[in-house]
Amino acid sequence: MSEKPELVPGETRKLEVLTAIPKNEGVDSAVAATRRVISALLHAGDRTSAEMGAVAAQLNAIADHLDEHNGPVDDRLVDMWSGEGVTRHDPITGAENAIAPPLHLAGREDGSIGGVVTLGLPYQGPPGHVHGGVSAMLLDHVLGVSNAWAGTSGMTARLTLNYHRPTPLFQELEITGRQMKVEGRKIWTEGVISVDGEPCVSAEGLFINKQVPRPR
Ligand SMILES: CCCCCCCCCC(=O)SCCNC(=O)CCNC(=O)[C@H](O)C(C)(C)COP(=O)(O)OP(=O)(O)OC[C@H]1O[C@@H](n2cnc3c(N)ncnc32)[C@H](O)[C@@H]1OP(=O)(O)O
Repeated sequence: MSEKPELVPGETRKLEVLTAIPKNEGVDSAVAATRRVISALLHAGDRTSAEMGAVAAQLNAIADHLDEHNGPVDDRLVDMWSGEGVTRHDPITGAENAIAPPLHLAGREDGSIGGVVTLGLPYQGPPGHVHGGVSAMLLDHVLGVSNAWAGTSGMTARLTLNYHRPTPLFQELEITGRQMKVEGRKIWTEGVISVDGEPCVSAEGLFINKQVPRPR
């Protein structure tokens, strides 16, 4: 694929947000609080002076309360997929998903997309650095959204990753993606995770233009 244009992170004007804007209310606010809990528990470990039995009882009471009021999961799935455009529940950008960092993405007029995120202890692999599988997850999603931004989407068939240097926790990461080429049903897309302009992980994806039907 020698005709690929260069990815130039951060150079172009942001045009449109491609991820849900978190609200400071409702499930979004509870999810934001849950992210704090996940991070604080990892920080605590077993050497904490916090009363973990009490913490567990409170968290179980919250889960019991939610389960008691939740409807059937099939209805929730329909609800999740009822709108068009950005999703609110995915594990990378989802305002409604506590395991999402969350990453916020915006489309740019040069056809690329990008966003910044800082990852903490829940995403650790090597000491003080991001787990390689987490980087792969972020890039798979960014490549998928790049395709949506470019107008031809598909499912990941092949994802090739190059890990150039360890990706640090607690530092702002810039993640960019761009659709490179479409031939028939095949879509080639690239992306990179950078710190201070230096690439840490780069990805090349082959996507096939096919969609799983939305639940109705
Ligand atoms: C705004 C919201 C945006 C949200 C973004 C979210 C992005 C998330 C992206 C994902 O994570 S998707 C989930 C992970 N991917 C999957 O679960 C896909 C699982 N695999 C499949 O469903 C199918 O294998 C696939 C759709 C990829 C292809 O099956 P098809 O039956 O449609 O295609 P087919 O097997 O006929 O192959 C079509 C062409 O692609 C080629 N191909 C298929 N898989 C390939 C592969 N793995 N490697 C190389 N080439 C491949 C295949 O050789 C063939 O080439 P030719 O036309 O030249 O003969």
